[in-house]
Amino acid sequence: MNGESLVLSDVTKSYDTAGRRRMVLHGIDLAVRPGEIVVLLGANGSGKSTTLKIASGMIPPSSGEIRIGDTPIGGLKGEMRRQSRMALGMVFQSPRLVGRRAVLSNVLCGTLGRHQDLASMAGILPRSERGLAMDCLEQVGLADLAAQRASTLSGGQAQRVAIARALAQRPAVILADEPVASLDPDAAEEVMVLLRRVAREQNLAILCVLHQIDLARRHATRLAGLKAGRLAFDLPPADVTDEALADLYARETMREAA
Ligand SMILES: Nc1ncnc2c1ncn2[C@@H]1O[C@H](COP(=O)(O)OP(=O)(O)OP(=O)(O)O)[C@@H](O)[C@H]1O
Repeated sequence: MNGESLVLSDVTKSYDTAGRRRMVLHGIDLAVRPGEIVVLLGANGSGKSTTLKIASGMIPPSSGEIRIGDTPIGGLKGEMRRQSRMALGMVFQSPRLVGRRAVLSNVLCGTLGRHQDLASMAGILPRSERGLAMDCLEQVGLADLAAQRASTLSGGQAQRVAIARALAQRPAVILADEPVASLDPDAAEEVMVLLRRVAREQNLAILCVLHQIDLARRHATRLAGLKAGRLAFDLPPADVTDEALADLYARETMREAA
């Protein structure tokens, strides 16, 4: 299903807390096209995670629409819902691998959504899926560790396996929530290079939350800056000025958001 864009149109979100309604996203319009990696930047509380959760279908928007290609992902049921879930691969801050299982079987977990029969639930997957999982491990440069227990991997290797697991879904879109937050600088660089490469080579749309501005500037196709729930800019890194970035993280922003 690759070759599809992720599109958020006029997305708003408000939360009711202690009897008070608070708007945390105000009319977000954002499109991530195939081959692109768009990095969401913004101060704590600016709405990055909420945007990602809405894009993933984990929580509904208060208004607006999310589409993958021409398909709106809200309110889907049955087979359409299953397909839209498979079209979205997730990469989290923590790789969330099953430590006692082999690297390859962790990657195979990414294919499970395609198989609901009893044999698959018992872990017997078609040979073609093992081949696909090995291909995905090759893409992240870890095919030689296929039989190794996941618990023995370094943080950077584990995150690359998590990316291979997401690729095994054969998604159109990957949503990455602070994928390098717990990695050292070299491992973080490797993971960002990998994400940029898979976006380009597999024609995937990647939306990624980062706190590291330098990594974002080096690896993003576009930077999308969120300020108190509003999109402050959506530009190629070369067009984002130091002033615009400073403004994004300025303290006044936090007071407006509160
Ligand atoms: N379930 C919730 N109920 C009420 N308010 C929430 C909920 N989730 C998030 N918020 C509020 O929405 C706003 C945006 O939060 P969000 O987690 O999206 O920000 P963020 O940019 O991801 O922050 P951080 O960088 O700290 O992860 C914050 O003010 C937060 O307190």
